Amino acid sequence: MDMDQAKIPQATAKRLPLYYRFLEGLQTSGKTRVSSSELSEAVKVDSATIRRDFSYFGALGKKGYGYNVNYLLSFFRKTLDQDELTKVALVGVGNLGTAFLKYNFSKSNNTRIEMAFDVDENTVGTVIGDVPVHHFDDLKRHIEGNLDVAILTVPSSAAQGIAEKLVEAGIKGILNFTPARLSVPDDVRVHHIDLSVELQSLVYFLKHYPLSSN
Ligand SMILES: NC(=O)c1ccc[n+]([C@@H]2O[C@H](COP(=O)([O-])OP(=O)(O)OC[C@H]3O[C@@H](n4cnc5c(N)ncnc54)[C@H](O)[C@@H]3O)[C@@H](O)[C@H]2O)c1
Repeated sequence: MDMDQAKIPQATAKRLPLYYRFLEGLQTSGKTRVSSSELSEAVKVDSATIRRDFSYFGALGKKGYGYNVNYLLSFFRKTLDQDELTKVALVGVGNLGTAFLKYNFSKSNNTRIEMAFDVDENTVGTVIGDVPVHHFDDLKRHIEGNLDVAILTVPSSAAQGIAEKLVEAGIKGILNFTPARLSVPDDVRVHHIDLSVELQSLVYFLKHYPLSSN
């Protein structure tokens, strides 16, 4: 299918990973089709929005049939670049960073932490979960022109300074696990992951949108 991805609205693009995860679960359990109301129930997006989102990728649900799960998944894989290996750098090999290095992302999708950076002499020069840890001073040399996504797991006090160095080295996307709000140029995207916000959201959904067991 020929699809101009630039035409997908940002709000739609943001929901793709949500759809993707749910559909993958359906595929694993052997389901071949899904209705927009079923999807709506599962991902908490109203079905009109889902139908509009899906129309952007040429997936038109048929009345009484719904959507073809395999078709949607293959489209999402392409759009989310799951078919292509994305190399990622990690900065800050402490508690959280070490856990990420030991967790092999590439088993479940095509994102791989290729290298890590720290300033601690005990960590620099080691290899954790097959990932080499370099000194942060050598950042530019290792990543420039090589990769453009970084995971940030440093103390929040160091986060802004490190983000600036990452941007200088050509990083275009930062997955920020620190509580610090980063200020970066307009062409750099930061996604902030805050465990307490995620938990609050879960508790909210449990309270207001209880799931039924059937
Ligand atoms: N988002 C979440 O859900 C969540 C959960 C736990 C922790 N955190 C946050 O993640 C961050 C890391 O937590 P942690 O427990 O792993 O901390 P940690 O202290 O164990 O690890 C931080 C690492 O960063 C390194 N570091 C410090 N300055 C650096 C620099 N200039 N360049 C490169 N590396 C540098 C340190 O040497 C250390 O190895 C913290 O900001 C914490 O608040 C987030």
